[in-house]
Amino acid sequence: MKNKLLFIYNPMAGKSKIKTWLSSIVECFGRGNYEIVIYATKGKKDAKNIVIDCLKRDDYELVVCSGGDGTLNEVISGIMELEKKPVIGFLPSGTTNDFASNLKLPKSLPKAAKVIMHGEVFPCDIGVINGKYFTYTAAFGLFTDASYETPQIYKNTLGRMAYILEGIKRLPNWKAYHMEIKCEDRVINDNFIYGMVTNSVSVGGFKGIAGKDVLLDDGLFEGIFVKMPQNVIEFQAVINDLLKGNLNSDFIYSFLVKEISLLCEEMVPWSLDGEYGGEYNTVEIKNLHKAITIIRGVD
Ligand SMILES: Nc1ncnc2c1ncn2[C@@H]1O[C@H](COP(=O)(O)OP(=O)(O)OP(=O)(O)O)[C@@H](O)[C@H]1O
Repeated sequence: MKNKLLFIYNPMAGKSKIKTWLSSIVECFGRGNYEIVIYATKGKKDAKNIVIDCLKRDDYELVVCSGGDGTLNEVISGIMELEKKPVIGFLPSGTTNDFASNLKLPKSLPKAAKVIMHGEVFPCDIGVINGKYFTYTAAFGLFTDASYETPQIYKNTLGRMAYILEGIKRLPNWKAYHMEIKCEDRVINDNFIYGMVTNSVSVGGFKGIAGKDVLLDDGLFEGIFVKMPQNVIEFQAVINDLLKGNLNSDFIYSFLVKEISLLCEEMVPWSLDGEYGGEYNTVEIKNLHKAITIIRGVD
């Protein structure tokens, strides 16, 4: 009997390049001797609902999703609600594809499909923030709303430049949040313009932002919190440090976290894997060690 593969793709992700390669990808999965069930998503939460519906009805060994980090987040959120968790394959066809850089996947979709058929299955950490899952990043502050407020039509036409332009619009309005951060026995009180808890070598399309040694299965996230700079020169220095992955800066707190809580006097909007993740004044984040299994390329 053939093993079952559920293939979910977002036809609108990135520049819709999945449409060009659909037939080659399905042929590749067929050669892997799978019986394939295919769904195209129609909008928000669709990928999550498809995963839950299909996997409650039938046994699937492999769930492959194609889209951006938002689609992957929805698929993982669905799988986390199920007792029996299938292996996940990711075909990155989104705009920035941050998480894909951790999986050593080729840029070409048919080649990435081959990796899914022959790659290495490994257990990967994910995060949970106030009951919502994230694959590689939970963030607040400067630029983070650009990740979910950039209109899809601009992403389809301009690609990653759409995010950069949307981010530039926000430069004149930096807002600081006064927060108390608790992590193990450490308590920090300060004004922050940006913060993220991440498990990725690339965030917002910028590589090295969380340092050079990011491990996906060590039970730890990198926590990075940027203090409010006092003037434009300091601000520019902080941005340069972040882009170069130089976390040894007077304005940046950076440390490894398994669990962390943040308390703010006001509601703070969060972005989870580049999508809107809700507003909170109290946040609890935990690393769920090796909670999913996903396929990655081998060197
Ligand atoms: N058919 C569809 N039309 C419009 N939006 C969709 C459709 N299917 C899914 N979506 C929504 O599109 C959003 C973004 O998708 P996704 O992350 O896959 O692509 P992207 O935003 O282009 O890529 P990236 O996250 O890398 O920037 C998700 O919130 C998803 O729910």
